[in-house]
Amino acid sequence: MQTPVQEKPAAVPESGPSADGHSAETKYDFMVVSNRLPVDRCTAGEDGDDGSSWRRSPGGLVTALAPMMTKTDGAWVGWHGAPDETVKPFSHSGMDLVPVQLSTEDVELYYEGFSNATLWPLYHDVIAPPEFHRTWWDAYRRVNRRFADAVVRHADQGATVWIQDYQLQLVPRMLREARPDLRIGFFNHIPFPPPEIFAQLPWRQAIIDGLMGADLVGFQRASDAGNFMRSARRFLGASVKQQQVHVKGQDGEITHIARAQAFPISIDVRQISELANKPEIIERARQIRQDLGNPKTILLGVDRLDYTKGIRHRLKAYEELLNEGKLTVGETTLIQVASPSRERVEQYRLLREEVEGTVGHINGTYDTIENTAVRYLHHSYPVEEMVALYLAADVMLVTALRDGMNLVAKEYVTARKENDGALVLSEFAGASDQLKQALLMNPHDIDGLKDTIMRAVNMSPKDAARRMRSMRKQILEHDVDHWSADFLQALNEKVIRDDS
Ligand SMILES: O=P(O)(O)OC[C@H]1O[C@H](O[C@H]2O[C@H](CO)[C@@H](O)[C@H](O)[C@H]2O)[C@H](O)[C@@H](O)[C@@H]1O
Ligand SMILES: O=c1ccn([C@@H]2O[C@H](COP(=O)(O)OP(=O)(O)O)[C@@H](O)[C@H]2O)c(=O)[nH]1
Repeated sequence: MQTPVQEKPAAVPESGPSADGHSAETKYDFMVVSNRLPVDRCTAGEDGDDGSSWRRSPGGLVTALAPMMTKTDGAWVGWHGAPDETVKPFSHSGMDLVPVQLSTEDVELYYEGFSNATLWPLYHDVIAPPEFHRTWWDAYRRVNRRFADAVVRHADQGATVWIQDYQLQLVPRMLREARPDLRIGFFNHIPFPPPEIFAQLPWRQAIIDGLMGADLVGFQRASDAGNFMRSARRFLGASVKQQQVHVKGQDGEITHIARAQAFPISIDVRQISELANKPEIIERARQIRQDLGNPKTILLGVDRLDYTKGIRHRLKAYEELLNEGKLTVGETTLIQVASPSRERVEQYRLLREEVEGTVGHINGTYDTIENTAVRYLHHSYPVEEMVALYLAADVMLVTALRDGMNLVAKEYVTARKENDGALVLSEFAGASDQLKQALLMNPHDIDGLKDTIMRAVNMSPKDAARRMRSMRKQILEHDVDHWSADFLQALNEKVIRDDS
């Protein structure tokens, strides 16, 4: 149930059709490229929709990039979420959007296949076994080429192009070959695996070579940048000095230098803070608590329904605490938002079955007529409802087995303007590098997780305030505007240094 955005596609001014049937190309000085555009085409019939409007796309990448893109004159190149449909460039919420078309087959092979059943599990500690298929790889190359072509058509001479995430790792090299005039940045939103795991990928050399087309390759954590540099050395024979990766040609001459560095992503602090202060959202938080019977403690989990998020571990720990009588229904409720994600990928289908079976079992065993153990919501909510949930929750549970960053953790802390509440945070989420005053834990250690949940439930207001104040300070000083400004400044400096 995502909030439909009512705007219709508005074509960018045309001055005559081009060979592919699109409008003549508007040129941009700054372009962001990601698999997804910030909005998705609503499917006809869904939520009573006629199929002609847009809704916000899922996930943290869009949350993070949208604030910057609404403030710049650039364009955002990406897929619009509707297979086989060609959409002309259009504007939405003050952003110029350039749609890239994907066929049903592309979605199956490039997006669900190579991106989400090969790279996603490989880059997330092989929590699920990655699958390697040559047809998926062929589709990945083909679709990456299509994204690169869209940029080539729309990029002005000397433009800055910022490519996002694991779905598009070949685009930097493709662009550099086609358009050496461009300034090319790449940011990986998910972890980069150690070379010992990356080694499994049959196309490892091509992926590193693809990334090395960029001037600057950004990662969430310093350890991800380190893993990338070690792989560049091992699989491409690159030499690495400090954060500079040098690639040599056949004759031993250095042909290109890319810089690899961590730029931890963040959130739009102003937006979350303003919402957290709105009387109607504070009232909504009160109403959420009341609707749940005003329990003493509300625990909250908010995740895409993804096996990397540790939802099963969280439910196991919670069930054991109920079973041992350390937590009781009536006094405690867990709200679990599990927003729909990649539903046609086998591992995600299996996870949904398992999670929903476990929730049914817990509720069947522990619910009373009046109160529930787990309020499970397989929905996607607008940001206003997210902030109301953050205000309603005493304890936020982020138990990811591996996560690039986890913006939910940062949003929760930002919304807690009274400096109360507790954040239980996995050390395997990138956010743990910045939020050191969270209750950090290893989600694989179920006893440790249970102890940490109980520490959070019983935390004194003084301890909670001390931790929250320190975490809030960190996020307030490092919001998403800092993230994009830092990356783009480093990209600028790198290119200027190379040119001089
Ligand atoms: O586009 P989908 O396949 O529906 O998936 C949604 C997004 O999930 C991932 O998000 C990541 O980016 C966040 C912001 O940097 C980060 O906090 C989180 O840890 C990552 O998992 C994915 O990387 C995006 O490409 C997807 O759009
Ligand atoms: O029902 C929902 C669930 C999540 N989110 C947002 O989706 C993003 C999730 O980002 P995160 O980095 O935590 O994880 P990802 O889904 O990108 O892996 C956050 O901004 C959430 O507020 C949302 O708007 N509605």
